[in-house]
Amino acid sequence: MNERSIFIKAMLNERKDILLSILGGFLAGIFGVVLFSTSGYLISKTVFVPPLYTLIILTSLVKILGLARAASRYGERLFSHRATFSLLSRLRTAFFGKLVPMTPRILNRQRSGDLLARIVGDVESLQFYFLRVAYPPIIVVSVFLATVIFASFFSIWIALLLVVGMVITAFVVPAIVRGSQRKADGRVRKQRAELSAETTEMLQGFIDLKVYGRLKQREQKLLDTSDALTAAQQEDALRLLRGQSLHSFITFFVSWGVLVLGAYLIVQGSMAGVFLAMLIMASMTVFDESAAMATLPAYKRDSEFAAKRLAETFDGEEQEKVEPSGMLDRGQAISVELQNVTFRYAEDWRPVLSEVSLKLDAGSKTAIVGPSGSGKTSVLELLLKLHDPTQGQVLLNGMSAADLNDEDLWRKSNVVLQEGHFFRGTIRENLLLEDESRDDRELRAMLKQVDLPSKKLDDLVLEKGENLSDGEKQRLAIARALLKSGRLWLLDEPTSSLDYVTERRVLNLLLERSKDDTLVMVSHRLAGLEQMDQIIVLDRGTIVETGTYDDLLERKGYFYEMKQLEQQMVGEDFTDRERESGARRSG
Ligand SMILES: Nc1ncnc2c1ncn2[C@@H]1O[C@H](COP(=O)(O)OP(=O)(O)OP(=O)(O)O)[C@@H](O)[C@H]1O
Repeated sequence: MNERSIFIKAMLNERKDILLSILGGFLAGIFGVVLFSTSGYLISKTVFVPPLYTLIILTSLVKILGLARAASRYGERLFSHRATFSLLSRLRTAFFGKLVPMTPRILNRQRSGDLLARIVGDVESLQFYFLRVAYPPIIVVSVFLATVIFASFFSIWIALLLVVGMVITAFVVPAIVRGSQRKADGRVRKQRAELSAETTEMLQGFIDLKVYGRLKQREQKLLDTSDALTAAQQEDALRLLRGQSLHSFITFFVSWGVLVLGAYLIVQGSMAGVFLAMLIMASMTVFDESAAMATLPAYKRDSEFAAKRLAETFDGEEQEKVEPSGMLDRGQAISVELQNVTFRYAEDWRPVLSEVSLKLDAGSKTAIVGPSGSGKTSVLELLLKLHDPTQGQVLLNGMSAADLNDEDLWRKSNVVLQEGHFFRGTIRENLLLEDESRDDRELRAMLKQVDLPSKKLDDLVLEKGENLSDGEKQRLAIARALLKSGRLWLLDEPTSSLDYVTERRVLNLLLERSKDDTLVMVSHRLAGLEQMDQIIVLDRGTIVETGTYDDLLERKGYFYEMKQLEQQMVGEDFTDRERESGARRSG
């Protein structure tokens, strides 16, 4: 469903308020025209010294019309704004509803600042579609027609002149504005998105930019982007102003026309002089109503452009994805299988994983190792359904992952990502992302278990965990996973920032807690992997070795070499360990 159909659907849902606002706008317009016409008639009539009761009736009418106009205008504003805000909230909800399941894929493609501009600015722009695009023509045409009919009772020529004025102000002026606007289509919107993206990147990379001495250049780029936005905004404002000036010029021109034509008709004797002021006032008031038509093209193009950009956000994505309903059984550990899986990022020609097949029994413990960039994280991301395989399929408990409900899968998995996100708040809030019902005693015990006894639950966590060390962040992320009750553990280098002693302790804790569950752990370090049932060695997207720790050492292949290198680096005597391991095997 595209943005416009979402919009029309939302408008239909608000039809009551929309109809009431149209009625209010129409009445306010009509009352305005009648009010000023009556004032004009009253002024002319007093010249002829009419009976007192005529003046009393006319002045009372003017007062009543003034009140009625104010009340209708109030009703119009109330209902139109209520409809607009409800529309906005419906649009936001619909947009987020579509965005959430696609977020991992969309974030790969778009700069986060640009996405932010779309979420906030573009959705907001659509609100003007009703208020400034769909609504004004209805009011302008209906009020104009009523005024033209009214004027035709006094002079058909003046009525015709008003029709000409209406055609020019309601159609010709907007067409001229639209023509001049075409050249700058969506420039403000594009520049604003660019500025938002630049600012976000600069804030996120501030420290690196400073350290590498690139802050000045980046600041200059930001200022240039900001200047370009200001220039585009100024141009837009000028264009709007030109449209409004043209509208005012036509309005006064037509009112002068009414005056001249009226004077001529009076001289001719085909119209009574007492009606001239009334018709001039009617003409001036009715053109006030059509002022919104001059700005309509600008708002129309803007909201159309916003709708287009929002549609582009989901470009290439399934527009109305039916959420699969397959559920994993909570009571049983989860088996995992990859059947000939090839995976390539959309914008990449090179596959990250090539024909990978593996089988992990329910309750088994598996480590995936391999050089950086070999595709280890990608395997975990496929298991989490953050991406879909390009070829082959992923099976969980024998069910194709494509048929599994995403949220159910995420709820039943205990995940530690390489870079877990931390929100501004307290330690407690960051621990309780899933289950709000855990009590403080339990949380404190958990902090102790992951070797964070010095942290208090009320300690402040800054945005992205800025005030935590990498090791503390990892332990907090592990605590968060340990508080979940999933049966599938997906851990991406969960202990890479910990010292060896803490790493060993935390690893044992994880293995102890997951003893009946399936665990897949991506690891750079090879220490501690003796406890795994299976080790899978990946290199450049293919499995090069599979086996237990001892098997792989015995095979003296890729894993053996990796282990040797690691031992050299940590300065341990590998051969002793190997001998030990050999003794264990033979024993
Ligand atoms: N969002 C992405 N878009 C395009 N390519 C990506 C993306 N994320 C990762 N890649 C590429 O996919 C390949 C595999 O990455 P992956 O993160 O799975 O490797 P890894 O083995 O986990 O690496 P590391 O040990 O360094 O974390 C890399 O070559 C990487 O450049």
